[in-house]
Amino acid sequence: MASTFNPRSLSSPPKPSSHIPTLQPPPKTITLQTPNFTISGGSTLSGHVPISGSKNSALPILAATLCCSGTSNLRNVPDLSDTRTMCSVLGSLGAEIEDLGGELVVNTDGVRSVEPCEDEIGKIRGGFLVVGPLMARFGEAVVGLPGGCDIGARPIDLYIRGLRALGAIVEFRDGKVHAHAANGKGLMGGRFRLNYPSVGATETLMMAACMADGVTVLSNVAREPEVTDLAHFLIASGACVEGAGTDKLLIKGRSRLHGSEYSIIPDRIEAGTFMLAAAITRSCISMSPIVPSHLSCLINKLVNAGCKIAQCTHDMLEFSAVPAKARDVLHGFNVRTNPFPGFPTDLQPQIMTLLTTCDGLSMVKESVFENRLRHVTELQKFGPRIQVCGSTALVFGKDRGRSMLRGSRVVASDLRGGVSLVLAGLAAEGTTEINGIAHIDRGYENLETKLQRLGADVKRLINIPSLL
Ligand SMILES: CC(=O)N[C@H]1[C@@H](OP(=O)(O)OP(=O)(O)OC[C@H]2O[C@@H](n3ccc(=O)[nH]c3=O)[C@H](O)[C@@H]2O)O[C@H](CO)[C@@H](O)[C@@H]1O
Ligand SMILES: C=C(OP(=O)(O)O)C(=O)O
Repeated sequence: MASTFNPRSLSSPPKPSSHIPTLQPPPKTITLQTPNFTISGGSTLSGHVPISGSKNSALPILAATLCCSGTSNLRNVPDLSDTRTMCSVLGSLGAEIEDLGGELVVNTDGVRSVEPCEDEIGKIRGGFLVVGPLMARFGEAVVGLPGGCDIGARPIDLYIRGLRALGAIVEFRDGKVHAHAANGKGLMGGRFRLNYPSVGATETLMMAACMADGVTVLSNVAREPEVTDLAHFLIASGACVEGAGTDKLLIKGRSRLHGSEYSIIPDRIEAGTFMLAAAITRSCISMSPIVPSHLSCLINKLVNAGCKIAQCTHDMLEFSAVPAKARDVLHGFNVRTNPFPGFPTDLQPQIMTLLTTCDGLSMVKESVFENRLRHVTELQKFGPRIQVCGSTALVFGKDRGRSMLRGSRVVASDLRGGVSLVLAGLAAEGTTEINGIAHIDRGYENLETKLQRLGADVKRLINIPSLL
């Protein structure tokens, strides 16, 4: 985000002119610019990679600024298409956002609308989170259905049942969720047990409860570091939230929160992706800032497979997959995704790519989302044998040697599935072309630049199809 922008302008595209132009013959060609990544595989990586702020923290924290009067200064906000879209969502409500380069100054004092731009909400999953703070502040919200990665049905039943438990009447009309406080004033504290620790539902209800009248107890909540980060932001803004990081939250409502200065946590999924990039290229890289405990599950798997943590401090990690002897291999292993502190579903496609280069048979079970193995079809184009049965994939690794992947032309169909193809391209022999990289831009800041600085041969190219 290089320059100052007013997200209001992003949310209000210029209206088409009413002037009727003189009829012209239709243009013969329409050019579409579709960027792709072109990767020459086989480079070993080395050096240091800076880790950006967490997308999945930044989105709810941006939403939470709707509860705060005055300005919220947010540092370490990653410059991603998802965070820009979220700014646009807030802008469509009347928020003012200034970009100081890595720091966003958000002021929501001028917000009067309770109905964010539907198109923007539909682009990302995190947009729907505004239903919580809007209900908290205005006792009313009209919000379109969320978008995000196409990895399952992704219902919002827990958000709605939770809001009802806090005294909201919620209906679905005209493709939107219409919610208002039943007492005509505001939400009331209440008790709600989630039947699954949904990250988004926990965040939404935590924000809603922060300004409800009385005490709220939410149980079986998500314990992801991003949920804890949101709680810490809310507390810094004057909220009373107890139990962050456990499966039970106790929230005492306040009449209004205030502005604060806050720094978003490092993106554990980006850090994990770079660790896997080093593993698949059998390289050694360091990264910071990171919170090693956020990545324990991945680190344990990789160390058991034969990788090493060369150095680790509270916010830096040096990771090595360089074989000590030429015949050293990484051993295959099984992975089952689970809510935190389990193995993160957002690293499942990437670790599957690594497993195609490990020794022996591995099993990957996706248990968080019901349709998160769509990347397998594209991954298979690199040559490995992967067998899918329901939500489980059997990955037949190789016997010995470095890589059996061959460069390919593939299409990303979601964010992490897309980046898993980048990892395959890094390890593959020959050239790989990855289309659909807008999905990857949703969640990785300057991915190709970071990889280039580590020594990878990755280019972002703009294709211009000539005729349509
Ligand atoms: C913007 C953001 O932070 N996205 C993350 C968030 O997504 P998101 O918040 O959408 O993920 P959830 O934790 O809500 O979803 C987990 C599971 O719960 C189910 N569910 C969820 C809500 C609901 O009302 N009913 C219901 O059944 C979902 O269908 C899914 O099977 O957490 C996911 C799980 O760690 C991550 O993969 C996403 O990267
Ligand atoms: C699934 C993801 O994102 P979202 O929930 O925004 O679709 C992700 O970050 O991997």
